[in-house]
Amino acid sequence: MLPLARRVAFLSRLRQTINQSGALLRLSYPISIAASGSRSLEAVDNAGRPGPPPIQVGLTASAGRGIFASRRITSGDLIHTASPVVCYPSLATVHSVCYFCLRRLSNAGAELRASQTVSYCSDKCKDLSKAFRQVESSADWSAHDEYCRLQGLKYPLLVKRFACMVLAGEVAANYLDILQPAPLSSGMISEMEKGYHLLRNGFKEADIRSEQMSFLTKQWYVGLLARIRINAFRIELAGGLYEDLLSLATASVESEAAVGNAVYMLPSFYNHDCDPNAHIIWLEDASARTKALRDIEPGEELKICYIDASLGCDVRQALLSQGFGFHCNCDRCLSGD
Ligand SMILES: C[S@@+](CC[C@H](N)C(=O)[O-])C[C@H]1O[C@@H](n2cnc3c(N)ncnc32)[C@H](O)[C@@H]1O
Repeated sequence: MLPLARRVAFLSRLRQTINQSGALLRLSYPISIAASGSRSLEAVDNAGRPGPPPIQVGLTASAGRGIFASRRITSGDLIHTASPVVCYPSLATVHSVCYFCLRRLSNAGAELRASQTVSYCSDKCKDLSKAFRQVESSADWSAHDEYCRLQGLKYPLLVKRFACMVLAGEVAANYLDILQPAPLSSGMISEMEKGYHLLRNGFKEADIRSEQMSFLTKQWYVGLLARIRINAFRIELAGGLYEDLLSLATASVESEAAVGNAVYMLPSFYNHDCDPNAHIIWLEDASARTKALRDIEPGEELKICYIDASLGCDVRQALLSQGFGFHCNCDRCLSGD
């Protein structure tokens, strides 16, 4: 994360660029255009049911699978939306956002919420949480969650929720196996040991039968964390009130507060570029919206930026190599920008 002063300096450069050129869309920063009023490309059939988005998953030359345009996409279009397979609030926001969709809760009732374990923005979210929450609340997670808090870990919380969803019969234990896993060193795997035992013990002490828990092996735990490491998104809500590119970018850059983390299916197939042609944003909740940052031709690969694109070339390369295990060969990196 950039220090605030540098982020603000970057923003004022961004503001100048926009003011000078009047060109809102061709920016080497992963920001979106108007949050509201953009054209959605999710076709609708005669019965009004949503059709497929204008993209398909295919093989790239050197980056594994990727997402390609199946027809022309215009700058600013909403390409598709996606709901999380699994999400979890940040420990810092657990009392201020909906436990299911991560929508910010109003300040009214904040005191009451602090005394409750979790809160929801609506009866619908409460209902949708019912099954996994029943499993989760049958156990005492204080040791597990405290471990995450002390170590600053967020991904074991996603694994905990996913395991509760599996036990509740909501999802198959191997549902996320299709996603690419991060390569893990033996040191990284042994660091996961403690979280694994805390998770297993939580369920064991809650009298979950061992045959129900047969999926919960160390190998399953490590495999899921390896996939989450590469594919989880950190969610920063932009809010629904922003009318233009600049205010949305400002909100996203100035807000340090992530409301949580989530893993999606389709968004996990986007490869990275430091000058991306697509961007994923979150407005009010964990529902992800992919938008085009410029015109995209049929067959062209759609790419997002995994990191803060305002960072220098060396820092970007280091983050991508450590966090995602690849060397970026995009045009920007090749030109040393
Ligand atoms: C979120 S996944 C993207 C989908 C992935 N290509 C797949 O086949 O599932 C991220 C991984 O894709 C690969 N990747 C993404 N962008 C890349 C790029 N620009 N160059 C090389 N590899 C890339 C890296 O292995 C990275 O860890």
